[in-house]
This record gives sequence, C-alpha cells and structure tokens, in this order.
Amino acid sequence: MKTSIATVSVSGILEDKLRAIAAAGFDGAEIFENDLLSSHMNAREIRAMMADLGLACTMFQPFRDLEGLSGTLRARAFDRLERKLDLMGELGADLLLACSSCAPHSSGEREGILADLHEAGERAAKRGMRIGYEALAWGRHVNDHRDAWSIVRDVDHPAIGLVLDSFHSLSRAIPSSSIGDIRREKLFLVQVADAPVLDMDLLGWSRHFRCMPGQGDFPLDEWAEAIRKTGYQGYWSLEIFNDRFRAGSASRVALDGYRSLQFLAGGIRRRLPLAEPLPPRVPARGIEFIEFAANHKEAESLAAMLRALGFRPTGRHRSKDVTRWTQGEVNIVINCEPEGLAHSFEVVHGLSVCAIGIAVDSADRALARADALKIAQFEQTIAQDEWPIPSVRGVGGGLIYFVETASRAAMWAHEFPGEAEAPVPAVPQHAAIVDHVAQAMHLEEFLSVLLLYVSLFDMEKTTSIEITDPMGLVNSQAVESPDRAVRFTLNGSLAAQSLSSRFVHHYFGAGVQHIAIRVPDIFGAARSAIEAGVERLDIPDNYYDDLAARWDLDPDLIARMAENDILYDRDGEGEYFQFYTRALDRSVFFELVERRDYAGYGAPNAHIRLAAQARHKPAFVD
Ligand SMILES: O=C(O)c1ccc(O)c(O)c1
Ligand SMILES: [Mg+2]
Repeated sequence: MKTSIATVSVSGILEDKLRAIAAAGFDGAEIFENDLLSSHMNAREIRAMMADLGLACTMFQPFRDLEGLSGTLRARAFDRLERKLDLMGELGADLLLACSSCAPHSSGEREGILADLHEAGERAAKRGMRIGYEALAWGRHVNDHRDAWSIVRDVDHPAIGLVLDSFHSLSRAIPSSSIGDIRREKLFLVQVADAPVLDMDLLGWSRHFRCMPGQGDFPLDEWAEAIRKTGYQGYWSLEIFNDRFRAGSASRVALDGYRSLQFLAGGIRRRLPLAEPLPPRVPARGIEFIEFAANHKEAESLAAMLRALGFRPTGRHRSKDVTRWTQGEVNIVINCEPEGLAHSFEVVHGLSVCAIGIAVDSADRALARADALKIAQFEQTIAQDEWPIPSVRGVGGGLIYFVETASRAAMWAHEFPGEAEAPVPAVPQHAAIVDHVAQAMHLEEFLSVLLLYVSLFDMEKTTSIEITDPMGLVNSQAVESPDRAVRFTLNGSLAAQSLSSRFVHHYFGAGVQHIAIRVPDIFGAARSAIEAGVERLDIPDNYYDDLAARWDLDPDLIARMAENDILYDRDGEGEYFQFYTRALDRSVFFELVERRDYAGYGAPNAHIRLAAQARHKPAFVD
C-alpha cells in the first residue's frame, strides 16, 4: 500500500506540514493549493524540499469549476488551467484534481462536460500530465461518483481519470458495490476520510468533521475492499478537513494519519496488501493493575481512600518503594520511588496514574502490533532480578503495560513477595473488578486517543455523546473490548472551566481522572466507605424526587439511595448504581458501580454528578 496525505489535513505552515508528513512515514503528499499560495517557498523550492524528505508529490489540488462553462468564462477557466499546469511543472506534480463544478453559470449538459474534459485532457497530455475528476458531494450537476465515472469513461482520454473520495461517496450512502464498474487504469487516486454520522449539510460536514479511518462511522472496510478488488495499485491518500486537527499538533495528526491507514489496510475483516503484514489487533483480556505515582504524603491520602473503599495492602515490591493494594480482582500499585518514570510523573502531575497494565495473551504480539502502528515502546532500565513487563506510551505519556495472562500470578508472586496485611475486606467485596477507567484530555487529542485504543486493541468505540457540565459541554465516548472486560471512557471539552478542562489544566495534560470499581453490592460498599470516612459526592434531594417521578421504584430503595448518595439509571430491564468519592488533590476520584444487566455508563446522571462536583470547584480557575 502506497500512502499519501493531503497537506490540508495537517496544521501549521507548509514546511511544518511536509516535515511532519515525512517523519510519520508517508510515501507522498498532495499539495493543497492554499498551502502553496501562502508559502514563502516557491514551487521549485517545495519540490526540492519534498525530494529531500523523500516525499512524492501525489497530486496538486483542487482545480475548481472547470467544466460546463461557455464563452469568456470557459476561455478564462482554460487559461487558469494552463497556468496551474505550468505551476505543476515547477512543482513536479503530474496529477491535478478537478472537482466537479459548483459554478452558478455552469451547465449540466453532458456533451459540453465531455468536450471540456476532453479538451483539458489534451492540454494536460501535452505536458505528460493527467487530470483526476472528482464528484464533490455538493457538486452542482455531478455529485455522485457513478456519474463522474460514466463521464470519465465516455471522455475516453488517457489523461482523464477518476479520483474517488470516500467522503463524497459515503456521505451520500452510494453503494460501494458500484465501484466494481470502475476500470483500474482509470482510477487515478483514492482519497480516504472517515466521518461521524451527522445530520447536516454536506459541505459543512465535509469541511469541518472529516476524520481518520477508525475515528468515524463510515463503512470504510467495505469501501476499501471494493477498491482493492478493482486491482487499484496507486496511492491511498488521506484528505481530512477537521477543525480539531487544524488546531492540533502537526506531528501527532500526521502520525495518527499513518496509523489510521495501516489500521484500514489491516482491517480485521478484509485485508489490503501491505509491505509487511500487520499483526492482528490485540485482544484485551482485562485491567491487571493501575499504577499511581505518588510522594509519601499523597500515598497516605490515597491509601486512606483505598482502605475505606475496601482495599488492603497485599504486597511490598521486592526492591522498590512500591506497594500493592488489592480488592477482589482489582490491583492498585502505589509507586513512591525517588526516580524513574513514576517519579517524573509525580513531579509534573502530582498524585497521578502513570501506568495501566492490560492483560494480553502475548506481549510479543502486542508489541509487534504497536510497532507496526508506530506506537512508541517505553524502555527503562530495570534491576536484574526484576520481572520485565513490556510497555508502550498511552494517553498523556502514561504507560500501557502488556501483562501476559499466563504468567500474571507468577509476576505478582515474584515482584511483590514482601510482608503484607492479610487481604480481609471490611465488607464482602471479593468480586470487585475494574469496571472502567476514565481519562480526560484536550479535545484536540480526543480522536487521537480513540484511534490509539481501537487500532492497537480489539476494542470498539461507542457512540459519542455530549454531556452538560454546569460550566460547558463535554464530549464523551467509550472504547470497549467485545466482552467489556476492558473499558475506557474518554472526555474532552472546549469549555475552559468544565470538570474535564479543570482536570487537564490543573494536572498539566491528559490523564486518568477517575477509576470505576464494580462491586456486587453497592449499598454495602458505599455504607462501609462512608463509615470508614470516605469523602463522598453529595447528591441533591431534587434528584431523588425526580427518580421517584421517572421510575416505578420502591420508595425504600430511593430512600436508601438518597441516604448513601447513590445515583441510578435504567436501560430496558438493566439497572445501574453509582457512588462517587470526592477528588483527591483536585484530580483523581473513584466511583463504585453495580451493574445489573446494564451496559452503559449512566449518561443521564452525568450532569447531576458534574454539577455536584462543580460546587467544589475553586471560585476562579486561572
Ligand atoms: O471541500 C472542498 O472544496 C474539496 C476540495 C477538494 C477535494 O478533494 C475535496 O474532497 C473537497
Ligand atoms: Mg477529495
């Protein structure tokens, strides 16, 4: 698979874009005209820079409103074409994208369009160049790739071919089976973009909300498979117009782009030819541990919280200042080492989650997948007798450890042989497990994090929702393994003072904001936590009045929920109960949940919880 990306997809000025694109590993780039016009490099300098970076110029684009004009308007369009072909000569581009016309004066008369494209083909061919015709979804007369193909076929000129763009086809739900009609040698370039399903005008949707394969909702696997079947051997070129990417980091967006194309190519259902076969997505079997970085004072407050929630210390690390706390299946590790990554994390973020251990079948296969996706491996020297656990960089630079299921018991026994208190929980919470881990991030990073999880692991995203914080909107979306043994919820917000933004601001970046622990009896667990002195989140009485109005619930049950500040949701027959602690050091907090055949996250309660948390927010966040 030959990879390319349009410069419009990446933030910054042209030279920054090109450097980021080359560094991410792309074979080529489409030069977007606006990037060239605003560049201080001339076309020859751009060409030289691309050559230095090892990037092919896969296309120059867009050329607008070529066909269907008459008289002086037509003459002017062809003059403009000649000038752009001159420019392409300097740039070293041999393919020009012509978008289907949106010009108010253009005619949809077929013979005229055929004649115009033929004429354009003649002019391009004289210079050894080609023109790819693309049906814009909002084109005035041509807005469907099936029509664009029939025009290209009938123009029947060697220099005139088709550019297929997944956005234009899939936004209009044009069946991908129609791609089978296109002759391979006539398909000049394939442009790839995903998008969330939104009910809005096509142009606005395309210019602001496109995203990378894996980040949106389009059936791209099927579309890519239809193209593969034509025998197409050319570039797969990302063309992503997205407001968040424009505001993001050029290198991260370019790297995500590269990752998303590998993800598409290695699609689990169908495969595209890759130079190196991509190892399959990694089944995530469970969350084996969550590691906190803490100084001794922070470790004390965290320990008090954990103890009140039913955890007990169950091990000391063999050589390090690290303690293991356990409840049921949940392992929390508190790292107070004076050096190493955990210490750096503590210095920057204060009390923080610096690593999450994911149980996998094979750490080697997980590393190979990560490597193919250019997810950075993390290495830190370890003592000779330490158990090596491979890891990669996850959200906010925190680590994702790959813990092999077959050897995890041996790992714990080896690493934490130290004296431990007997694991006697205050209440019978033996079956506690990690339900989900919530991470907060800048909205610009949100799609990147989503892609990281779904491309590395066998995980799927849920529908994206907006939740109302009293201080602004928050975007929220979950990623889950098929059996939901591993779940992450992601939150990001543009509102500067929403809880998620306050976290990112105070914490200096993205990280774990809360940990939800699933217990079999939330009333017992909440009661003993309260009795043990946990600072809980106070839920208003109005909420419980409304519960009584919304559901046919036993008044006693509501009274017990109110007494223990437990939130409730229902989904069909399923029921969900939630209990929140206050945050430690204004950052991380815990949630206890009980699920009774319920799959979600209590979204209808989110605004109640966020308002309760906003009562504790400092009056002014600078
Ligand atoms: O939004 C546009 O105008 C535009 C331009 C060029 C393209 O290739 C495209 O898909 C859209
Ligand atoms: Mg396009």
